[in-house]
Amino acid sequence: MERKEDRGVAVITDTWLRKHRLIYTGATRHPFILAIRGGSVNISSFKRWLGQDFIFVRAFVPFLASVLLKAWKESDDSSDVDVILGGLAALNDEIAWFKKEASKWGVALDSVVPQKSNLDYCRFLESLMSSDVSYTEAVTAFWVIEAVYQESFAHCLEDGSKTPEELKETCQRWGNDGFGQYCCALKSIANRQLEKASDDMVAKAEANLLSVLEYEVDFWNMSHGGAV
Ligand SMILES: Cc1ncc(CNC=O)c(N)n1
Repeated sequence: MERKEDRGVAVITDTWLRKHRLIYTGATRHPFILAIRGGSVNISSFKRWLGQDFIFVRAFVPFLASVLLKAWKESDDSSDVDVILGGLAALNDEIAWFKKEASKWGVALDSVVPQKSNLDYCRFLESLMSSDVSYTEAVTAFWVIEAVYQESFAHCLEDGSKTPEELKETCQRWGNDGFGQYCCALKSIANRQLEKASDDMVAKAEANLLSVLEYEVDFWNMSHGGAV
């Protein structure tokens, strides 16, 4: 299919990514990711990230369920529900994977204390679950959240990366082609919704994109340890 950009029509999400390139790069090329890619990552940083991300992913389940509900109520295209349901199914596997990975690294998930950046991010997710928040806003935020992980971990698998063997499975989880296609599907949904949205809603969705990028940077920052 001919892409909108080929016809000279700007795609909203691409315009945003160009406009907010610096912060987007800050989220997708964070020092933690660059350390994984360069093979110099500190394993205690990795374990800290693993424990915190498990907490985040658990909070992501009800968020996804709320996006699913909004899609069912508000979307004109029934295939949106299928895409989001696929995401929920993957999340179920992901939770099992976190438990397995944590036991491999000796991380006791039950005793991980959520740090402030994590709690703040989870609270933001919760605010998007409100029925006052439109499907357009929620699905746009959802796409950004997934895209950051996809771009970050795919970078660790590119030619020339020195990712340690024992971390490759983690990178594959979000960096694989299937996850990339899923992110593209979410992006198309977001664009389709944004094109027919009011200016006010588009402005809110853009503000959410920036919030997600800031939360993601803060999330990666937790891997350094230090302040809780
Ligand atoms: C902080 C954060 N952002 C995005 C993702 C990716 N989505 C689901 O796994 C994640 N696991 N954690």
